[in-house]
Amino acid sequence: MIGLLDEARELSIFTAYNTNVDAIVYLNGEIVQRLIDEFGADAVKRRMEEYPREINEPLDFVARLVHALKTGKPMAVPLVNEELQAWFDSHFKYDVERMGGQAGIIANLLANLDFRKVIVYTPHLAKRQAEMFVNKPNLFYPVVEDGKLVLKHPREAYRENDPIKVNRIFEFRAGTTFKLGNETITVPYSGRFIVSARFESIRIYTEPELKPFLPEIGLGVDGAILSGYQGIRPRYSDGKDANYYFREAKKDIMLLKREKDVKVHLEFASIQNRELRKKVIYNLFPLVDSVGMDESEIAYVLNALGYSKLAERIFTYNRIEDTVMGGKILIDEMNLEVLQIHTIYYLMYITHADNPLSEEELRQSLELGTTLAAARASLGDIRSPEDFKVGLSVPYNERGEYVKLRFEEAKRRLRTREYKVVIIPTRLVSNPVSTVGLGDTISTGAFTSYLALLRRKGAL
Ligand SMILES: Nc1ncnc2c1ncn2[C@@H]1O[C@H](COP(=O)(O)OP(=O)(O)O)[C@@H](O)[C@H]1O
Ligand SMILES: O=P(O)(O)OC[C@H]1O[C@](O)(CO)[C@@H](O)[C@@H]1O
Ligand SMILES: [Mg+2]
Repeated sequence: MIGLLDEARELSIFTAYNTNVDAIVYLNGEIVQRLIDEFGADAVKRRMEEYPREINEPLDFVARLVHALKTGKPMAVPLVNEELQAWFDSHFKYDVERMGGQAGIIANLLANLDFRKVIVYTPHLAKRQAEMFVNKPNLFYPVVEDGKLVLKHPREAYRENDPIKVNRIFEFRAGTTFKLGNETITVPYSGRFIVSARFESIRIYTEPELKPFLPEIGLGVDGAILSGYQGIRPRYSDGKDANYYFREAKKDIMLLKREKDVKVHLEFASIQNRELRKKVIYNLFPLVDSVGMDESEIAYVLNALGYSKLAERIFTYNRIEDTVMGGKILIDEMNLEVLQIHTIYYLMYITHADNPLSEEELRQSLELGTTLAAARASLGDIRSPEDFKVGLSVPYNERGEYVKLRFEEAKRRLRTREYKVVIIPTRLVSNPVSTVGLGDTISTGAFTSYLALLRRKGAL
């Protein structure tokens, strides 16, 4: 597997758009209990039933947090009321501040793994944000100077007055317990709850001066990983709306592919607003080659496509058979080249039957993804290619054999001849340093090794 990583490291990758500061709180039972007691268990329960889709006041946050803890699911809820930032900052002491956002996390990861060239673009690059990029000579930020494209290190390209975005991340661990009224809740799985800042000043787009250079960027890389669309708001006070930003996002992908059909991976993230979720799916999925998402996200996507029963089943039971069925629907309706789903116990690829890679090769690519994530979960961060080896010593999760069995059963029951479907159990770290960004890490390992395997076959 180290050989495959070495092949992937030969690649040059472009990634955009979202970066932010992740301010992380490690939750324990007492912190959660204090929050519930402050608002009263009855009020929290009532608000949980209402299931607020955005955070407008502190109780919305407490209700969605407790809901996430109860199910153990990775969730993200937008914070739209800027004034609440003060409430968060007075209630929590942040244990760590680190690079957040798919584009930021992926850029640092690829740069630290010594990929040939990593170009990261984010429309807002304040000094504090720029300094969160690792100091590596293979990492670049595109700027336009004298009408030409110039690649600089992000730390040399920051803009003094750019806004900074802070997301609050609540890391929770399996086994944490607290009381909600008479009910004792024990968190079933470790994960993270994200309070995503969604303020006016942060836009997901390519600045007009840079846009004409996207074909040149596309020509100079072997693949692109795009994310952050979840940050687009329905509308803005200057009259722009989501449709405007999605039209621009479509143009960006087409521009990247203009000179060369560069493979594009879209890393999906949780979108509470169903209309916005549909816009990402219908506008962008048909234009990209590869999509990655977690188990909550595939449920949300299927719900938006009208498969609400299947979505509900995946969300509640996370059964392999349902995920395979959901994956088949998605790969067909959107005609993706490859769909990758990461869950706590297994990773899955679905492609069409004519995919150039064999099932064995697809499995190897997933193996690289889970090993990379296991290394990050163990160490907190991946600082060099050497760190990858740490992942190799992390055992597969205790349900590994069961996962394989259920998958074979599912394959027999469902018609899968028109597809290649592969599943591997995850390597699961029992005491992860943190979990935020592990999905991004899996997708980065999977997509780049997928590209490396295509290249090996002369198919890239
Ligand atoms: N302790 C752990 N050790 C190894 N991998 C983990 C661990 N916890 C979670 N993962 C992996 O990380 C994935 C999380 O992905 P996701 O929910 O997309 O997170 P994020 O969006 O924060 O990157 C899980 O599906 C699982 O495969
Ligand atoms: O949706 P947003 O606000 O761009 O944030 C994405 C969040 O997802 C992550 O990138 C992890 O996948 C976090 O680092 C970040 O807080
Ligand atoms: Mg994710």
